[in-house]
Amino acid sequence: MLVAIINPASGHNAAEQFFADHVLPLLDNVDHVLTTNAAGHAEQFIRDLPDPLTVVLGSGDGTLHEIINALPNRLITFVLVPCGTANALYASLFPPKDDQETTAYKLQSVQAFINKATPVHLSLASTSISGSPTASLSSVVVSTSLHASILHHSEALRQTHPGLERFKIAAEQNSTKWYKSRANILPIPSRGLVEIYDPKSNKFIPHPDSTTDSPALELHGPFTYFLSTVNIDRLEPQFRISPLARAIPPPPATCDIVVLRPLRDPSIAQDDEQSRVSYVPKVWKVLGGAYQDGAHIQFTYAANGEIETAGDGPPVIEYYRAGGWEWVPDDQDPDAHLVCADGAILHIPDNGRAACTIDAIPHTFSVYGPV
Ligand SMILES: Nc1ncnc2c1ncn2[C@@H]1O[C@H](COP(=O)(O)OP(=O)(O)OP(=O)(O)O)[C@@H](O)[C@H]1O
Repeated sequence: MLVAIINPASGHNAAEQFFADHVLPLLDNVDHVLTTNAAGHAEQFIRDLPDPLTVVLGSGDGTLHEIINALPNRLITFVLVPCGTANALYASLFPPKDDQETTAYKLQSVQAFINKATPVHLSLASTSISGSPTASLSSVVVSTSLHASILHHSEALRQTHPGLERFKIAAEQNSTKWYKSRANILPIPSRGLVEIYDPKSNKFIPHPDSTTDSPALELHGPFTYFLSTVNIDRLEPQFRISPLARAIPPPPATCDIVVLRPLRDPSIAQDDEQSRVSYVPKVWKVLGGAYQDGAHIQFTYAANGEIETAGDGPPVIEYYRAGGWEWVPDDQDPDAHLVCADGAILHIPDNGRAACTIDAIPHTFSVYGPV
């Protein structure tokens, strides 16, 4: 069965018109067209339809997240039409060349479907929060720290700033925060080790502290940025935060994890107000590097703490390839208790933790990607 689902509230509220003008005329055998009227409507509609199901989805990543979480055992193939704010999955499958506003750019998954391309199986990250009976499934991103705070605070700006600028405003609001936590990085199942990106050789190598006897790595905070991705190398068309996810294809059941810990900066000795303020320009520089085609992963610290590109000093970003992670926030730091799963915000209770593993449940979701 073939259905179209349109979220009219996604992105700039233009999905309905785009479907009427450009998508539906290309599809002559759609069984149903649904324009959602609220969060939850898409999954309600799909619930009673028979599998296998093909869903032409006009939305952002959030509506996809909602369907996958509500109906995790279904056999569904998605045809994506990027109508949301960020469209991370679509932009990663079809990296734009400054043409993301064009109709042709937005119709590539539809064209792949029409051309009977083979759909791409999605990886799913499964995040459990202490005390919560069900795991949250993500097809794009699971994060804590600055990214989770940005998503948390940007939601309040959705009405006044429907575009990507709401993420920038929220980033500024949170720029001096450091997040107190401990993280465990879990090994890649098929290799039994955690890998780390080595900018000098441009390869992932086994992390020297991840051994057969003790493969998990323990990272101590404070953290500025802690973000893991599956299926994607960018969170927005130009924000290539985990560029190696596509440049160096990962083995199955892994995520890429991008970590920024300010105390690795040789010019910063301790966590205090002055250090946090002085580190802000470096946070912007790193995030700015993601906007320059993922240049941040080549950044290194000079001895005086200045950020260089491909210098001899230690990498600014720790870029891991792993089977998952655990996050154990400090009870004194409420901001460290936020987790973002594909834009949805989860709250870790006091004395709790978050645990994220990849493809922990068998599932049959796929998507029409590039031919
Ligand atoms: N008619 C509706 N009115 C309000 N919200 C809706 C409606 N239909 C669906 N939603 C909800 O809107 C939320 C946001 O949608 P979606 O993520 O698709 O767009 P976006 O946030 O603009 O894009 P992105 O996730 O790519 O940034 C989803 O959680 C979805 O449940």
